Amino acid sequence: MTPSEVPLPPATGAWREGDPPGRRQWYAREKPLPLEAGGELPGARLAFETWGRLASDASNAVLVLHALTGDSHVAGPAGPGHPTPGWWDRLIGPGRALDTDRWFVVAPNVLGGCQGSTGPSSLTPDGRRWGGDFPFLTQRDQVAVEADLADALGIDRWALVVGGSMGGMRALEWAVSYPERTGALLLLASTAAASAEQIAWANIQVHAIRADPHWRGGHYHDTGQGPHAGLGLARRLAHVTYRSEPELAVRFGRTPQGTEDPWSGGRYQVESYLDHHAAKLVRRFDAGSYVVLSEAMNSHDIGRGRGGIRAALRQVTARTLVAGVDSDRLYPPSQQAELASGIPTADDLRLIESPYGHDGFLIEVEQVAALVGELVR
Ligand SMILES: CC(=O)SCCNC(=O)CCNC(=O)[C@H](O)C(C)(C)COP(=O)(O)OP(=O)(O)OC[C@H]1O[C@@H](n2cnc3c(N)ncnc32)[C@H](O)[C@@H]1OP(=O)(O)O
Ligand SMILES: N[C@@H](CCO)C(=O)O
Repeated sequence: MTPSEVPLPPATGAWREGDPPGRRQWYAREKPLPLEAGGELPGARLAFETWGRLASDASNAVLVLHALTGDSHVAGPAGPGHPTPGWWDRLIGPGRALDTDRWFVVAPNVLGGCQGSTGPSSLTPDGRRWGGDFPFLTQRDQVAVEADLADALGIDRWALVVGGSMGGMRALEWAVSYPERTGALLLLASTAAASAEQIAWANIQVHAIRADPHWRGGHYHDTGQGPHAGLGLARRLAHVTYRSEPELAVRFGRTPQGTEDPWSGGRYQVESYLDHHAAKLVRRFDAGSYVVLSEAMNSHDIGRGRGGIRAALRQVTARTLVAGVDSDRLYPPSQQAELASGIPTADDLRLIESPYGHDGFLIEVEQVAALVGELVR
C-alpha cells in the first residue's frame, strides 16, 4: 500500500475529523515499533506533506525535519488544517533554494506529536486515548519510523536531510544511523546531545504542565478540559529562551501594553507578547505531545551506545554544513562548533547573523537558503 492509499485516520490532536486533508498524506506502519527504551508501540502513523515530483530513480529527495512545535506544513498558504502559511515558505517552491521543479521535498510530522502523527492524543488499538500511557520515545524511535516512511515512498537515499533544533537532532540521527541513506546534511541551531541547561529548561516546562490540575496524569483528552494554563506557562518560559535579551530590550523595553498600567494590574508589552504566544500555542498544540517531545529531546545523545559523541560523529559520511545563530542562548554556537569539528565531512562552522536568538533559524530564511544552496547546487 502506498502512503497516499492509507485510509484517513481518526482525529488526533490539532487535526479534527472532517477537516479536508489538503495535501497532507499518511503513512501507517502496521507492525509494532520496537522502542529504544524497551517495549513497543503497536503500529504508528506519520502525517507528511510533499512538494515537487520524485524522479524515476528517486535521486532528488530532500527530507525536512521540523522543530518542537513545528509541523509538516513547511511551505504553502494557510488553509484547512493549517491556520498559518508554511514556516519556511520562502525556502521551498519553483525558483527557491529547494526548487520544486528539481527537488522532491518531504516533511513528516514527528512521531509523538499532535498534527496527525501518532501521539498521546491518538487512539490505542482498543479505542482509548493514549494520554499518559503513551510510551517514552527517543529521537532514534522517531527516525526509525521516518526510515519506514522513506521505504514506503521508494527513497533509498536522501539527497539532503535538513533540520533545525529538534529537527537537527533527528537529522543528525539520520546521518549516524543511516550514513548510506544521507547524501548531504544541514544541521541548524542543534546539538550532539541535550545539555544540562537544555534539560533544565525543559524540566521546568514539563513540571508546569504536570502541575496543572487539568493534567490528570496525562489522561485529560476526553474531559473537555486540558492543562492549558500549564502549557501556556511552558510556552512563555520557552519563548524567552528562543529569543535574545537585546531583541526583547529593543523591541519592548519597559513600555506598557497600550493603555494598561503595570502598577495596577496591567501588563508591560513583553508580558502581553508572551500571553499572545502562550494562547496561540494552546490553541494549536497538545500538552501531552509537548511532554513526550520534550522528554525525547532530553534523551538526545548521539553518542549513546556508540562509544561517545566523537566516535558517533565520525560515522557521518554526508557532505555536511553546520550552522548556529550568533545570538542563540538556548543552543549556543559552541554546541554547533562541536558538531562541525567532530563530523569529518563537515565544512567550517557557519553562523547565521540574527538578533532573534534561537528562533533565528526559522526567521532568517535567506541565510538558511544560502546554506541549502551550497549543498544542493
Ligand atoms: C498551525 C501553526 O500555527 S504552525 C506554525 C508553525 N510553527 C512553527 O513552526 C513553530 C515555530 N514558529 C515559531 O516559534 C514562531 O511562530 C516564529 C519563530 C516563526 C515567530 O517568529 P516571529 O515572526 O519573529 O514572530 P514574533 O515572535 O515577532 O511574534 C509575532 C506575533 O506576536 C504578536 N505580538 C507582537 N507584539 C505583541 C504584544 N505587545 N502583545 C501581544 N502580541 C504581540 C504579533 O501580533 C504576532 O502575532 P501573530 O503571530 O498571531 O501574527
Ligand atoms: N520556536 C520553535 C523553537 C524550537 O526550536 C518552536 O516552537 O518549535
